[in-house]
Amino acid sequence: MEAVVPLRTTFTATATAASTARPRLSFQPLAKNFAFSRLIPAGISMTDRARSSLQCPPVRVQQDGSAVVSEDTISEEDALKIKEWEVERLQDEIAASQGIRIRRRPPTRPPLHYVGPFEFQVENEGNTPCNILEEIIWYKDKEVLQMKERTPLSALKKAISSAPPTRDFLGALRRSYSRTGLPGLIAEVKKASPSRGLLREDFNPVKIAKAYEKGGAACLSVLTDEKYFQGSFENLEAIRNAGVECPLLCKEFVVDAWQIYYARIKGADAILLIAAVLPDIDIMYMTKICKLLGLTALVEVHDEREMDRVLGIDGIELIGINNRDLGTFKVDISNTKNLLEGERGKRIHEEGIIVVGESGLFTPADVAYVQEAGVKAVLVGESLVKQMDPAKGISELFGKDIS
Ligand SMILES: O=P(O)(O)OC[C@@H](O)[C@@H](O)c1c[nH]c2ccccc12
Repeated sequence: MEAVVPLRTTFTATATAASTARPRLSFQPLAKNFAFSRLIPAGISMTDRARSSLQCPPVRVQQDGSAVVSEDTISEEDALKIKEWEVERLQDEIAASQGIRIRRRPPTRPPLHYVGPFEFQVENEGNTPCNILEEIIWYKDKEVLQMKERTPLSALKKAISSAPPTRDFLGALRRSYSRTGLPGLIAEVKKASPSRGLLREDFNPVKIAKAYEKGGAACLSVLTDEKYFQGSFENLEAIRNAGVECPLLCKEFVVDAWQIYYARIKGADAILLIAAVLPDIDIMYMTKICKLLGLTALVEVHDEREMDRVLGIDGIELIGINNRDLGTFKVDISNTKNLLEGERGKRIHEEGIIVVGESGLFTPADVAYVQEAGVKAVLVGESLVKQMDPAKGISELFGKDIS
């Protein structure tokens, strides 16, 4: 006869650094003949000092001594947790299949009642971000969750219905290019960055924005990330409300469509979407939302694979090539040239996509180099923001007055 046995089992595994032997596992099942193999997949590997515990769910012990989870004892809440966990794993798999190394959040253990196959997760293993970009994304994910709780999407949608219209970001870049014959400038209001530290002590975002506009910038980029770039949405709002007319790019790490709505009510005309972070499906969905809200999406790529992914998505109008690897901080402006060579450049030209050369541009020779490679716009932060007079910095960057 089968019996439903409420079984809560923990197993712990410990291994010391000195020991090369297999970790010692101790099980305390409450039922005899319990087949752990049904719940714990093969190939569990333990690292030194690994220590973990797995809570087993209520199981039905069968006549042959094996056990199956008795599904009807799983609460709706637990079932939902399992589904969420499964969806997250699937998302990770899809992202990885597209070459995305950045995980949206730290890997977690499976929920209590999960009995499907899973890679066993030893506590803290894999819970360290693989690079600075992943660290930022993990933090952003939590931050956005809290922000969403404070201001739900419904409230944002309501505010948007009475917000002033957005400005034409792409149009401003095109006009600037035909007016000056030089790449349209997106000048960045950036106080600090994880790679360069504090760029300017006496940082007055509105003053800098006004100087950029006076100096001939076509558009502005405003960092809104607080923790890593010392930016803020207050800066974006203040610049918008100070009468600056240049269209504004919200420079954020977008992980959730909610942020796009939020940027819209804070005065953005465009928003950054990073292909190293977002799988194709997110880019498709988010660019559609941008269109609905009247925002321009600047889709940022760093390598050939990301460029090819983005070129495979319909309706992309503006692509940024970042010369800085956001994982390692390495800057190389030949990246812009490499990604625009051959078939890729041809396709971009045929489809009328505007390309922005981003990061590491300091001199007229740098600007000429990326223009020669095919960009019609540049995104510049450090070399301008550090100047006493950022307007003069623009003339120096282009080798002439473009105001
Ligand atoms: O300061 P620089 O080297 O001129 O770079 C500006 C801009 O390209 C850079 O800030 C940037 C490009 N993509 C990003 C994504 C997130 C944060 C910042 C960035």
